[in-house]
Amino acid sequence: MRKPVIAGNWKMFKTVGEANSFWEAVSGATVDTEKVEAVICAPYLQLPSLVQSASGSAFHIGAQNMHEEQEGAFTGEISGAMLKDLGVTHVIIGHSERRQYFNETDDSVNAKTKAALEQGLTPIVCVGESLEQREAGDTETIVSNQVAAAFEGLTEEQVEKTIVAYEPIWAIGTGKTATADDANQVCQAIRETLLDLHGEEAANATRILYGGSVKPANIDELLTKEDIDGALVGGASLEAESYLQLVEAAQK
Ligand SMILES: O=C[C@H](O)COP(=O)(O)O
Repeated sequence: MRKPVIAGNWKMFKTVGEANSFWEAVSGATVDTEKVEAVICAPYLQLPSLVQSASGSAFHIGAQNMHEEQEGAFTGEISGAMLKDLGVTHVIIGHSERRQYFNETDDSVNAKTKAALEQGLTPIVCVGESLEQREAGDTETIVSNQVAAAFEGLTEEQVEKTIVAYEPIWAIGTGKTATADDANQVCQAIRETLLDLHGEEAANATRILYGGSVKPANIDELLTKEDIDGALVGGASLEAESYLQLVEAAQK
């Protein structure tokens, strides 16, 4: 039985004050940690206060990126070791916005995934196709290749600890959601790739999330699908009320 994950990705939104207000609004919520893993991935600057506030609560605090080296002369970067030291538990790796605007490649995604796991962080590895690739009928090939590259060299145990987020690029922030059946079909293809490359146990244990315009109105249907184990949520995670509705839906 895979525990569903609702991971909010705040992207480059919210000041420290706004993050603290969000926390005040969610902190009293009843979250059954047996039934759902609730994560908030915030900008780096907001992490110290969020980690401190969320300590001992049902919420996990995640980052949105990290460098693959533990330390070094990499101006402006933050390492997995630094995140771990702070008390961060999750980290998004290879979001399509980072692949598109910051030149992240399958190789860097693989290196960062390994580095995150070595630090004991839970990587949320993002994969997904562009509209052009979808229209060309290449979705499953593109996504399976991204998954194979990201997971290259991982042990079975490391695969199980890693979360995959399938996010079709054309559905991110656009209001266009993949149908639940289409999303499930790609998530199923991801699980088959994991099965081929890392074995049945790892494939069955790995959580695969859908992301792309997820909101309270569509989460229920997505969660009924066999291979969708939760959601990576951008816009709808910025408001405490809608974020909590998503968490609530996953713990039903
Ligand atoms: O990481 C989250 C995704 O990019 C989805 O963003 P969205 O929910 O605003 O479409």
